[in-house]
Amino acid sequence: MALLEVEDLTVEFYTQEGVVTAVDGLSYSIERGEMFGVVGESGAGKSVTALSLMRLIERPGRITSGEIRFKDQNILEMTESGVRSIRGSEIAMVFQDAQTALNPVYTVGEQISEAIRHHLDYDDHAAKERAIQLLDTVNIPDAESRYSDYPHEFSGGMQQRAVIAMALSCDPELLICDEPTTALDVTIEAQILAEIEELAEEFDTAVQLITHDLGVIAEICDRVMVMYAGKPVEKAPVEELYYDPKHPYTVGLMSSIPRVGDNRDRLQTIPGTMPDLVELPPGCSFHPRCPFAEESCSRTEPSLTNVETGQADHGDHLAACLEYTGGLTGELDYEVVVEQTDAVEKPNQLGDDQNV
Ligand SMILES: Nc1ncnc2c1ncn2[C@@H]1O[C@H](COP(=O)(O)OP(=O)(O)OP(=O)(O)O)[C@@H](O)[C@H]1O
Repeated sequence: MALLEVEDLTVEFYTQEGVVTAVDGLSYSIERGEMFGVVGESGAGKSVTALSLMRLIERPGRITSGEIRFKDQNILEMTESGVRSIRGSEIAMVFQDAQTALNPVYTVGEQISEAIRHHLDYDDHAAKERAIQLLDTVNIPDAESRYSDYPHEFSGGMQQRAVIAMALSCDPELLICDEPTTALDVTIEAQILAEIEELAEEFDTAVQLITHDLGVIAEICDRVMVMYAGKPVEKAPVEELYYDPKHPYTVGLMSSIPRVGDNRDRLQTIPGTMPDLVELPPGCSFHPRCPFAEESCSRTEPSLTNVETGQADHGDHLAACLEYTGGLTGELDYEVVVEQTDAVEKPNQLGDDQNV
């Protein structure tokens, strides 16, 4: 049994423009201790998925179907108090903006102690000891004296570290990180990602890491799910996805990763924008932006398929493209070049002729 099993999750927002289907029949699972990445452009439904796990979707939104089983219990059928006891203790969340997660009028240390007292049966002294220990674990220098600092006395990177310490304070089994490093500069970003990875291993915590940057996923994740317009379009072990992406959208995302040691300007975005979620294009939602699209792509909606066997939704590497069910007459004609650099082996880019 996986730690988390999401099955056929659909989340809708009832707006003046119509019903926005932010998440559409989504299924995935996360094993205990696994680092699971969720990637996609803005509006793909990544945050709505994460909020659903904590049952934090607010009006005008509603979870309209599906099951979310955490340790075999369906979160969507629990009482509010049942969910509250899971939130922050068994499932914790770190958001992009550390400032909004920290209350400016309390010291950083008090806030972590409070979280510990709230979820665990610790007295004041023991909670303070554990908070200092956690600040030290996330590499806040001189943790004992920094315990009494207010959030504004911390740098952005230290604030995010403190938020991670708070999230880990109750030893959660699942940590959801929603764009945890987007607001930080690249050096700090690398440090924080390495810390999340180290801590997750030390505490044996599973992580759902949400980002729009495939490079971030490649750093620390085991498996990855690529989302587009509320649906998964590719799922794969991270190395396979990185070296051998199978969905044209993933290939497009890859070409927007800046490469280490590469001074040519390769930062491109995928032409076009995410479709209107009130009225999705017929067939494959990505077809209007796909350089390989054929007439059939506007008629048939592809489902997740094993890229090797063509079997429906079965196996490690799945992609939702008609290519894998024999529905295309042409080929997906792109190339991913793997280039050796001094530091790490990183795949390079699409063939220059394909501007996906
Ligand atoms: N409160 C809301 N009211 C109406 N629609 C909403 C609301 N919240 C989300 N949505 C819809 O759900 C879609 C998916 O949002 P979500 O925040 O999950 O995207 P995301 O992939 O996390 O993007 P980002 O990287 O920008 O956070 C949005 O494009 C929007 O159409």
